[in-house]
Amino acid sequence: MEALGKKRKGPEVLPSCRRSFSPVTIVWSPLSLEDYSRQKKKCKEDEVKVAVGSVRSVVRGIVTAPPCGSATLDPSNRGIKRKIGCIDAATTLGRKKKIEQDYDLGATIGCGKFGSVVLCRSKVNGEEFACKTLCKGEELVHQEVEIMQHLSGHPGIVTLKAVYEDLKSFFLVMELCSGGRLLDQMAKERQYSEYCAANILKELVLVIKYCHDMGVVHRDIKPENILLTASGQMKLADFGLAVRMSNGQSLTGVVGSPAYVAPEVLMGNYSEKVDIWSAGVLLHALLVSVLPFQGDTLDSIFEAIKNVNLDFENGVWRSISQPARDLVAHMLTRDVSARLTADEVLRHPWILFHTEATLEMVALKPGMRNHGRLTSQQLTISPRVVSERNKEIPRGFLNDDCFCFLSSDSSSTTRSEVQDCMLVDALTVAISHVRISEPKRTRLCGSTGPVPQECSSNVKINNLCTAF
Ligand SMILES: Nc1ncnc2c1ncn2[C@@H]1O[C@H](COP(=O)(O)OP(=O)(O)OP(=O)(O)O)[C@@H](O)[C@H]1O
Repeated sequence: MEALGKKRKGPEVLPSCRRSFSPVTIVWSPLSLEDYSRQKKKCKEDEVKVAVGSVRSVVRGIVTAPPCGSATLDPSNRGIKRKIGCIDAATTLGRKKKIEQDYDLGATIGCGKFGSVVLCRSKVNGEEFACKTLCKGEELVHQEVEIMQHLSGHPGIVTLKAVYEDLKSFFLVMELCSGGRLLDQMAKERQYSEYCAANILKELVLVIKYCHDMGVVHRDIKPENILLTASGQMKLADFGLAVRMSNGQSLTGVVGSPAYVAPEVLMGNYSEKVDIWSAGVLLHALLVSVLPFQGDTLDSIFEAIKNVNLDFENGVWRSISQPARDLVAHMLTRDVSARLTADEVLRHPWILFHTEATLEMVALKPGMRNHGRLTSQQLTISPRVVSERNKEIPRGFLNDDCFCFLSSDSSSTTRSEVQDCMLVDALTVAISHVRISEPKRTRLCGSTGPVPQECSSNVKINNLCTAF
């Protein structure tokens, strides 16, 4: 079994044509569609048409973002010329120097398609960073550098500290995310409480919203690309497949990671909503620890993505709340116009209920039913992280302040009583803020009946739980 901490990437791991995938973990997707495309090309099969050329030809040069503060975020003007970023001045200065002049390069901490990532330490102050080396040549590489510069500065995105280059390579000096990947946490946790899943999703969708507002579609949202800092903060990484788009523009390249790819990507014409689909796949995995669309081969996975109707009424979903099911259904609808936007996900009642802001809003609401004695102090932020199912959540997985708890002096009101009341109140508050289109249940819970859930855990190994 492949070590989960190690990323297996690159041409050497391309499977031979039509092989079945080795069992690993059902949320792990070692192949991107780029790999698949290459494999397909090699195999001279043409079921999936690769159109990355159209995307790759967009950006030819590297544009350096202005220093922090010199541009403003104006979502209404999401053109490809708009810039924002908190890039150290070294981003530009470093181009003229060798990276070894400023940093000591250390051990390899990760490998990707286009290069490796090593630990590096500043010669000035000893601070540690991650340095990603990208071989020049592929246009997607140039695009990745440019997009990272464009987006860097948001707390949910790996910060780009500096960029160096020589004749053959770029060296991206990035903040070090020493907490590993979300995928590794998922492999340990197996199944998350709704509370935890909602907080993870909210963090992710806030970043997706920022990307979309900045005119960038990530196109490879998956737990392998969500890194964690030492303090547990989530950071979206790997913009290797990201692309910039202007308002109303549609995208055509078939890229992404098979299990997370939206159906319209396979049809070859799509928008930024593909990131919402991928986040929906992740939410599905967080809640019930299986991927929604599975198969033994890439073709069968794609077939499932295009045609399988998910059944949210039976099996593992019976233990999941209706609002959670509703959100997954609205993120995984094939009808792109009915699929929620990032903003709509963030305003969904389930997200509002499980996030700190909502809890505070409810707790401080005047005339709150049944527990007027509950003060804002009783809703404290605690480093002792316990989910609503009283399941311990590893410390440092997310920011501690993602989690709210009742302090000990609230003993006169039981936790579950308070939660029941809060659920009613929060949903009342939330629903008054949200407008959601009718669920397309016919699409997601269609007459073809339930999809058998062949395994209940992401570490259980059998053919249907095979990773890809
Ligand atoms: N800032 C960072 N801090 C710590 N580790 C990192 C950082 N960036 C990347 N890594 C590690 O390196 C691995 C590869 O990085 P990344 O995904 O950016 O490379 P890639 O070539 O773009 O990958 P892919 O093949 O998925 O496109 C990550 O999975 C992670 O383990």
